[in-house]
Amino acid sequence: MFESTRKSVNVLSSRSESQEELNEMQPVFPVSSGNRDKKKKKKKQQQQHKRENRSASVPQICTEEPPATVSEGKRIGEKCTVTSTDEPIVRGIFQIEKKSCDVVLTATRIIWTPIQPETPTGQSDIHRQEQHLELREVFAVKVKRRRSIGQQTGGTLLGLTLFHCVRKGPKLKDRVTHLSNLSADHCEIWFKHLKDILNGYQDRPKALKVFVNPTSHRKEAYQLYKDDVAPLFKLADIKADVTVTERKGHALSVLKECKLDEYDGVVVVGGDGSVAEVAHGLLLRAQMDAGRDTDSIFTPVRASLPLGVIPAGSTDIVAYSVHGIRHPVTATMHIIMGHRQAVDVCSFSSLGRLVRFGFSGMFGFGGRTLALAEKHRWMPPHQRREFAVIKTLANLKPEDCELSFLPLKQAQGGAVHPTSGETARSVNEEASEGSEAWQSVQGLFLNISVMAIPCLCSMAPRGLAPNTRLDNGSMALISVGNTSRSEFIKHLKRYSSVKNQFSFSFVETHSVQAVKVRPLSRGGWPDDASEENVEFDSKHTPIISSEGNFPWNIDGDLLELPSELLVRVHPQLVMLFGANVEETEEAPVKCSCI
Ligand SMILES: Nc1ncnc2c1ncn2[C@@H]1O[C@H](COP(=O)(O)OP(=O)(O)OP(=O)(O)O)[C@@H](O)[C@H]1O
Repeated sequence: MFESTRKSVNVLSSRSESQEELNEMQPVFPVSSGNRDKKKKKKKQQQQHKRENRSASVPQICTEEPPATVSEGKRIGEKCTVTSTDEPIVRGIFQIEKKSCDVVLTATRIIWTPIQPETPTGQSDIHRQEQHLELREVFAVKVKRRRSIGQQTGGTLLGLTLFHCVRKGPKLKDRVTHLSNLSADHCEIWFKHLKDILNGYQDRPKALKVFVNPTSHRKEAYQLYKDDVAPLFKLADIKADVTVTERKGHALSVLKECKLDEYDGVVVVGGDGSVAEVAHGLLLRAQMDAGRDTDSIFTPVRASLPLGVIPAGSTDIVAYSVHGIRHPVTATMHIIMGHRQAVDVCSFSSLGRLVRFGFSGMFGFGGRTLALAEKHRWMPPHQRREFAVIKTLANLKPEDCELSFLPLKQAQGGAVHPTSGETARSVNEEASEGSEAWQSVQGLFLNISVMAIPCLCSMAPRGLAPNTRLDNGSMALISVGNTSRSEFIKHLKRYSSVKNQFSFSFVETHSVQAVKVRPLSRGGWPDDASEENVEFDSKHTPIISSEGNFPWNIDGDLLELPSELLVRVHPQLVMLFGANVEETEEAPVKCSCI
């Protein structure tokens, strides 16, 4: 198991004689510790070989025609499903899971079959169980040696260890397979071939820029990085250049200036706020490098590097949406294996200027709840979130605004019927077929959400916006019109239940390319906040904040904007390390406050 291996990598100094160690990039040559040692080792190897297999002991490089036999009656490839396109590269004997095995390496897999004694009739057992490991799933090969306490080099060669990735639902884990053989020559040949194959996987990163937010959630992000992530990067020979952020905006300023071409990806260890800051920074940097004027309606260029998201926040919506699970090792394995998923991004602009790039925005209840929670930063995260939800519900009031949206072109999709989830065409859309026509509605809204990704989280396992996909080039617009508090609460509760949260007459959803929200009332802090003697935490006070502004929740970050906000979707603007998932496998967590 990896946990124990990782421990052994970390705790170099505390090994006992019996403990085995995986040596970083140790060449597989015999340790030159004098003739006596050599003789002893040779004798030991001979004995081991005798035990394992009386006849075939030396690995063979397969040429065009594999040698006819390795032992009496055993033909190479006899029981291996090796096709002509998957020719054996090398073949030999290893002990795997305490069984002597006939092992074949091809360009794509490693195949082993336990060696069993022949029957008295001379026939080999037809039930020999062949197993294999896809090399695409292997991310490291190391030489395994036994060393005594304090010994830094050398040690008794035990064989090779393969580190590979296994999947259980959306969860990825690291596993080891030991190939035991005491012959240095044998292991050296296999090590070299395996290394050559692994080095050929070009999509796997070799150097990463890593940002860790030490203040995320329970302030455990750095420890999590050190314990769960860094040892795996080290095993996979990935160089990580780590910045532990010191303040809000730190990652953004580093990204604006650092030499990105030195890296194969950027990784963020933190919550949604940190992810949004780094994604914004990566995209802003791409626009700067491409000479785009972000103070106009521009067509953005794609981010130059893929982004890895290691969840360490309290909601982790982006990590959930792209991995289907909030699991740091899964996120790390996606990065190491080079899995990539294109993801749509929104741009948020006000008064013609880019405010930021992001994945989701909420106005009304979502914005006001966050604004109130931010004013109570001194409270523990869960407590202040629940407090803010209850207080905002108690003072529930609709926003008077003009909502305009540009539906997704007919060829791409259309408005999604709130209850059935099927694509439906409204009268207006049919009239404007072929042309791009904005639709507008003026009225009172309790909440308006615009989401480019499904926004999976523990409280909404199907997502806050289940009708959109990570990469379908559209955003979900969910508008909640004015209604009673009890009906609104019913709608909120549906997010964690199996029932459709949109099957209410006051809820509408649309698949859109762009949305404009223009508040018509006078903005300001929620009424209830002014009643309290709120102590401000200058570190968390939003950049724009004063009366007359409207709170928006953009990826969990509070932005207070003075006027109309334009949200546009940009298909597949960033590449995230991960794989597309439809919904989480975890049991939904109900909000205890409603
Ligand atoms: N050293 C720091 N001190 C204060 N704030 C920081 C620091 N480093 C980063 N930040 C900011 O903290 C904000 C919140 O962090 P983050 O989203 O990682 O945690 P969270 O709020 O606990 O998680 P979630 O968003 O999932 O609820 C981010 O906007 C980030 O820019």
